[in-house]
Amino acid sequence: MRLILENIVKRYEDKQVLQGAGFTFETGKIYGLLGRNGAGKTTLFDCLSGEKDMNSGQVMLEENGHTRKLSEQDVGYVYSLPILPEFLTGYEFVKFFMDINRGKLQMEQTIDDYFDMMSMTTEDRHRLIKGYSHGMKNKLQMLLFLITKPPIILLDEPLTSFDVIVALEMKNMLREMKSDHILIFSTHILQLASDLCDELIVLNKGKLSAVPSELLHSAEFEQAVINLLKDESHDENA
Ligand SMILES: Nc1ncnc2c1ncn2[C@@H]1O[C@H](COP(=O)(O)OP(=O)(O)OP(=O)(O)O)[C@@H](O)[C@H]1O
Repeated sequence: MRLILENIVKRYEDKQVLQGAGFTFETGKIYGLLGRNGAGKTTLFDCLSGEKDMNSGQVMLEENGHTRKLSEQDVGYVYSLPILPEFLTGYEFVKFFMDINRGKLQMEQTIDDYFDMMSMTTEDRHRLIKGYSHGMKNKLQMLLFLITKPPIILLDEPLTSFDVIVALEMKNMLREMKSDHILIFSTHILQLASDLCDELIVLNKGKLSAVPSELLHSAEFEQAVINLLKDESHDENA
């Protein structure tokens, strides 16, 4: 499966954030998206998930030799600040989610199986989401994608809020998922990027480019990324 981005342009009033961004992502790899503050990472994710309309360009999904336009249902988006019904418990919310999707999806596991996969304790499952930490809310959002299994999963700075144990669990889970999903996560943490991803993409001056793979695990990695990002004329109001 391949996700093909062609010439994506996104403007906010007179500010052009994405300036003809193009890239091809494939299953089997975890992609890290790097860019300076305000480079447009969230904007790119919003355009891919259908939250925001692009001004021009197209996004295609190629599966089994057949290419079609990407639809909203193809994308699971883990927000950096998840929006969840705080008045429900995690368990009630997942039950509700499974009920409304029953029939559409193959749900091979029980609700508790999914919580087990996320290593959430029985006590936490039955607590109101309102009392969840940021990391737990991210986990709950990830859990929904274990159920719906969208081909594309976008994670906007997800692992920053996880403690070391949960971050490790999530890393392992992402590694397991990569064979049949396209996983793209944005991060500012270079160590996480080099540790977890198979390919690193830089969003710079509104365009996407890959960091040469031989640099990813080399001693020069950090300096190379800094050099790439420094290139950007970092003017928020440009
Ligand atoms: N709704 C909006 N209206 C106008 N400008 C916007 C809007 N949303 C984002 N921007 C601007 O677009 C640019 C890109 O923002 P975006 O949030 O996509 O960047 P980012 O790379 O995700 O940043 P960060 O790393 O700080 O989270 C910024 O200059 C931001 O101020």
